[in-house]
This record gives sequence, structure tokens and C-alpha cells, in this order.
Amino acid sequence: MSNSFGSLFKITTFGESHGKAIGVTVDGCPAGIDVDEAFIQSELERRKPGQSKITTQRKEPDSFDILSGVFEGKTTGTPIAMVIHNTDQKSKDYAHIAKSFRPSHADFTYQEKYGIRDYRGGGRSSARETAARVAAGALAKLALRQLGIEVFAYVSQVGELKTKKSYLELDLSKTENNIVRCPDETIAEEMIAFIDGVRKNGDTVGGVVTGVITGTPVGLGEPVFDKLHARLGSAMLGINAVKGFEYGSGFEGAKMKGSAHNDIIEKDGDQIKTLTNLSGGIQGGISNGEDIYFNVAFKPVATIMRDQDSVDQDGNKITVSGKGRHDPCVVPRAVPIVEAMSALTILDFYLLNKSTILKA
Ligand SMILES: Cc1cc2nc3c(=O)[nH]c(=O)nc-3n(C[C@H](O)[C@H](O)[C@H](O)COP(=O)(O)O)c2cc1C
Ligand SMILES: C=C(O[C@@H]1CC(C(=O)O)=C[C@@H](OP(=O)(O)O)[C@H]1O)C(=O)O
Repeated sequence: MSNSFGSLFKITTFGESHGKAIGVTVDGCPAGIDVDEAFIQSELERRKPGQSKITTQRKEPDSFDILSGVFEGKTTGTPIAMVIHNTDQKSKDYAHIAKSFRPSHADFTYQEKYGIRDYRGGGRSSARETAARVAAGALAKLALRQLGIEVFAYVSQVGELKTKKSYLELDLSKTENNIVRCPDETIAEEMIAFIDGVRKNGDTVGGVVTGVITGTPVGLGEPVFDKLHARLGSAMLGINAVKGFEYGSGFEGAKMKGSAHNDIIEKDGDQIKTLTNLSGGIQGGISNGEDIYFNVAFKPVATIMRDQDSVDQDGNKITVSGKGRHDPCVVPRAVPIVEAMSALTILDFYLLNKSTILKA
């Protein structure tokens, strides 16, 4: 079973939702990065469960401990281990799925593949694991900040409710101003009320998170298999409940003509720039120095607070009831996860491509 991500800045996560702890080891982090622990904690708090009425009500403080790899506030170049203890499991709520399967969660596939699963709270397949990624992603963000690279994400859609503004028309510093994490104030309250209504009805709803990466140099990514957008897409599609990824013009681009879609190139001082950015900052798998932007589509949460038809491990028809504490919509908490996976991908490429970037 693979539990790792990245080639040079490599993370391995461990732990289950209802086990003792979850955590991450980061191998390959350069020495000398300032580790701002308060920043890492604040990132974990943006993702933690129980943060508002439109998230799961499981209350985890998600405070973390650094076990190794940091001395006098700086990384030492050795493996960094970070642990987050689980403190609020109600495992008996999951006894009913020990030998049966929730529709559209990971219960059936995991059981069939491994023949053994920690069914408590979805075990390893619970998005609780993403807390570990956010801790590692915060470290990557700190390293990227030193290089002038920043990652942002925000909720751009909940169900059919969608901001009409592009990321350039929004003030991304306002993302944390509301509990749904949509910087478009004209629609954020509607999104919140909608999620709350869906929740009260025992149902769930999907949504879209938009990601933006600024300050990337020209030259991240490889021209053939390890294209930057391919690795970014893989990072996003590796997040629980993700159903779609598009970058730049994405699926809308398929409707356009080349004459309208091409990003005209110009000389701006001593730099080569493009007048438009339908390429989404990546051409031929390599960053071109423009902003990288993309959308990530999340499905509605599988565990709904209703009875559903299913089968047990022996194939008998059963009814699965909706139990446990679940998110009515994942996108508000997915925002820091999208940022973390973006930071991990970009930093990994930066380390891989450093020599060629410097040459360029
Ligand atoms: C932030 C976040 C929170 C989630 N919360 C829940 C939840 O409370 N209940 C649930 O059934 N699924 C939740 N999910 C989705 C499941 O983890 C996911 O559907 C499951 O692992 C099966 O994988 P798949 O949907 O990618 O096929 C959440 C996902 C994310 C990203
Ligand atoms: C606990 C968290 O979110 C969980 C994500 C999740 C799932 O199935 O993905 C199911 C619920 O928890 P449990 O694993 O107890 O069923 C959520 O509360 C968290 O994100 O830290």
C-alpha cells in the first residue's frame, strides 16, 4: 500500500480516523527553513472538524507535536515527524458498518482489496488523514514563501450556487471572513444557508474549490510524463471526494476557437509575458511564469443522515442508517487541503528543477 507523496520533498502519512493518532513524516526538506509553529497550527485550524455549523461536529483540537527534524526553530535536513492525537472518537457509531458497506464511501473497495479494514469512522479512508497533509503542506508553504511563491484556494461553488467573479476580480484576503470560505460576499451567506438547509434535511451537497498559485518561476514541470498540470491534477484527485480537475480554460476551452484561446506573447521589460492566461500558467507541462489557476470539483458527502439500501459482506440486502458525525459539504474544509497539496507539488518541482530554473 503506498502512503507517500512527492519525489524529493516526500511525505508519508500514517494513522486512522479512530486510532490513537494521525501524522506525517517529511523526508527531503531542505535544512535551514524557519519553522513557524503558530502558522502550522493556524493551517490545521482552518481544516479541523467541528469549526462551524456547516461542518462535521466531531470536535478535534488538531494540535500537533514536532517529534524530530527541527532544532532551534529551523529544519535540520533530517526527517521531520509531526503527530496529531485523536481525542474525540465515537467509534460505536460505526459498529453497523463493520460488516456492511455505505453507498459511495470506501467501505466496499477497501474491504475487497485488503480483506481487513478499520471500519471505525472510515479508518484510513476518512478525510481525517488530510490533517497530516495540511501540516506538511504548511511547512512547504513556509519554504515557498522564502522563494516568493504563494498558494491560495477558496470556495467558488456550492451545489448550483456559484460566484460569477474570476479569481482576479476577487479579494482573496477575504476568504477567511466567512465560514464557507468564499471571498465573494454577495454569495457566501447564500451558500452557508443552503448547506445548513441541506444538513437539516439529512442530506449533503458538493462544490468546487478554486486554487491559485502566484510567483512561480518559468520552468517548473517536465515536458513529457511529469507535466506540472499532470502532477497537480494527481495531487488534487488524490484528495478524498474529488471528482474533477481542470486548469486554465479547462472544459470551457473545449468550446473555443484557437484564435480566441491563444495567449498572445509580449515582451514586458526584460520578461516575456502573455496578454491573457487561458493556459493557466502552464504550457507544454512547464510553468510559464503566469499565475497557475485551477478548479477542483468535490462530490456530495457519501454518508447522509438517511436510511439507504445496501448489502453486507455476504451480499445480503440490508438498510444502512446514517450515523456518526459528518460534513454536509466538504468544500469549506477542503480549501486548506487544496492549498497544502498545491504547495507540496510546487515545492517538490522546485527542488527537482532547481538547476534548470537557475540556468533559465
Ligand atoms: C474535508 C473532507 C471532509 C469529508 N468529510 C466526510 C464525512 O464527514 N463523511 C463522509 O462520508 N465523507 C466525507 N468525506 C469524503 C470521504 O472521505 C470520501 O468520499 C471517501 O474517502 C471515499 O472516497 P472517494 O469519495 O474519493 O471515492 C470528506 C472529504 C473531505 C475532503
Ligand atoms: C474527523 C474528520 O472528518 C471526518 C471525515 C470523514 C470521512 O469519511 O472522510 C468522516 C467523519 O469522521 P469519522 O472519520 O469519525 O467518520 C468526519 O468527521 C477530520 O477531517 O478530521
